[in-house]
Amino acid sequence: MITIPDQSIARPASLCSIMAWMNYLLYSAGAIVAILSFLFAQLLRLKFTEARQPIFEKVDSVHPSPYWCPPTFARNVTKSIWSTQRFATEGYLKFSKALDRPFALLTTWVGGSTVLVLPPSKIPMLTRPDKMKDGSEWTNLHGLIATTQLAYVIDDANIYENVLHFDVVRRNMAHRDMNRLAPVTADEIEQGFLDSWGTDTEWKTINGWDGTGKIISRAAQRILIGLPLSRDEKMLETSRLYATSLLVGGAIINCFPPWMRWVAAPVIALRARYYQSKYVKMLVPVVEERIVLLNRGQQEGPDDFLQWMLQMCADNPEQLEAERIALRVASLLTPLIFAICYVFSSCILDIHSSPYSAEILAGLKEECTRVSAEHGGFHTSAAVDALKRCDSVLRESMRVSDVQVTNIFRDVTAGEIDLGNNLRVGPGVRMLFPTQDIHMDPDNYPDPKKFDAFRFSRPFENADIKAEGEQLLIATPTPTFMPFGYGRHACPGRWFAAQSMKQALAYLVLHYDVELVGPPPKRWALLNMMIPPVDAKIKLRWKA
Ligand code: HEM
Repeated sequence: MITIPDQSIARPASLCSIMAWMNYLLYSAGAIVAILSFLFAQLLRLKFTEARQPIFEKVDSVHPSPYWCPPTFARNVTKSIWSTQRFATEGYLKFSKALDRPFALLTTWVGGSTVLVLPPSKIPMLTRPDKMKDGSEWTNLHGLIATTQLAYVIDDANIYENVLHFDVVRRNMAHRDMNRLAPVTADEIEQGFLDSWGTDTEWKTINGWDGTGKIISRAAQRILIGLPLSRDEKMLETSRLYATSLLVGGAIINCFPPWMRWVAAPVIALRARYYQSKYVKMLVPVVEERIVLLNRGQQEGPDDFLQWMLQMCADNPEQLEAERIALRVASLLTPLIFAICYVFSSCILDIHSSPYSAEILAGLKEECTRVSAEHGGFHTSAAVDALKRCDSVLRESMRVSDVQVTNIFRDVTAGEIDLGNNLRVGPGVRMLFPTQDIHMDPDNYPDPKKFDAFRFSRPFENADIKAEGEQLLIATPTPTFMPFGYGRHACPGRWFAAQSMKQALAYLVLHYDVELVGPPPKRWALLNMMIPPVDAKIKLRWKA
């Protein structure tokens, strides 16, 4: 059969495609003109209207001020998205170390596009009260909220501005509480490994990031909301996805300067909002049940965060509301799930990426076997405290695999903070510390880039070089070790994080052979956040 081409259709089709191309070109040109005019307007705004904090005219800066050259300033603010780590190191070497002076660091994170980086000599200021008699006041809350941009995810501002749940952590998860929580997390960790990693003596390959994170997040979730919901697979998965989407979403939102966020942030936050509402929906019935019991006068209940929270709000009807309580629990998922997962997974990858992994594992195995025999497992805080090499490995991993480039944020909210040398900082300025550079400074740690697993425990084991004093443990912040912050607001969850990570590491070392699949994973910085190697693979098998 002969097919005759349908000319009547072909001709308009080519005309259509030309028209479509013209439309496309027109729209693209329109979009480019709109973006360029928008950028130009912003440059003018930077030059003429944006109020610049007076302190930034007095301090050194890694880059020139907007008054010198607005386009260069705008370019460097944009570059901060992928170069914050490099800029922070440059400023640390030039100003913090060489001159012991604060410096201005450009960033898309805050209004005015600049934060003030304090030198290590100002670390003792972190022990001062938030409110001083001279009327000066600062807070760490604004920086914590802005890291995850909670305001775009949680509509009820009371949750993140009135942080009652921080007090609950302080009251119930202090060092003295660890012995009470140790048996619960030890059991949960064992059950988590058996359910998730299994007892197969054949090698199997898993995603190293998720696989290790799952175990530790299950233990954390158990302390947060208790059984049986803490073991619900859907609940566990939702909480991990929520914590991750909140943190990653926050990191992306922070790459947009504040004046652009009203367009971008609500869209980026949708993912975290979705998982948050799923999590809250699953939790609310349990909270309601417990509120009923509480209202009937039953004060006692499961020993978990949810119950501690309810007891604290018992006499406060405004706070004793199921959805509000569930949201408070959800807002703790980032430190509880994401931060512990981040640190524990990084530690496993650091051990197995090290050229000395065999020696590290042999050292850990010797210690875990000995301590387990002495204490009958790791169900007491005495047993966990005896794991000095495990402690050292985790502390060293936190040092080399920092979660953020800079940390310990303090925003001035009233009066002026005196930094000495005639430098006074007024409201609206965010100050922070170059923590990653402090952790990688050769004056603080010899051979700082090396992951030296027993760096902190070795001096106390070797009879020839027996050091004075005591080994520095994960939960002990010092001016050269600040992944948990330092001073008055140092993380109140650090004893729990340290204890559960040590229990999990000990179980893993004693029961599984693990190997890294592929080359050692790399991490990179997105603005202030170190993006972890979420695709890293490991293979594992139950020890025969
Ligand atoms: C390895 C895991 C963790 C890391 C790396 C971490 C890190 C931090 C850091 C850097 C701060 C800010 C300190 C400051 O501003 O001076 C902080 C504060 C805080 N963390 Fe953690 N954290 C972890 C685990 C936890 C856990 C498990 C909890 C709760 C159960 C928790 C609850 C808190 C709270 C409530 C604050 C606010 C303290 C305050 O404002 O006074 N964190 N954490």
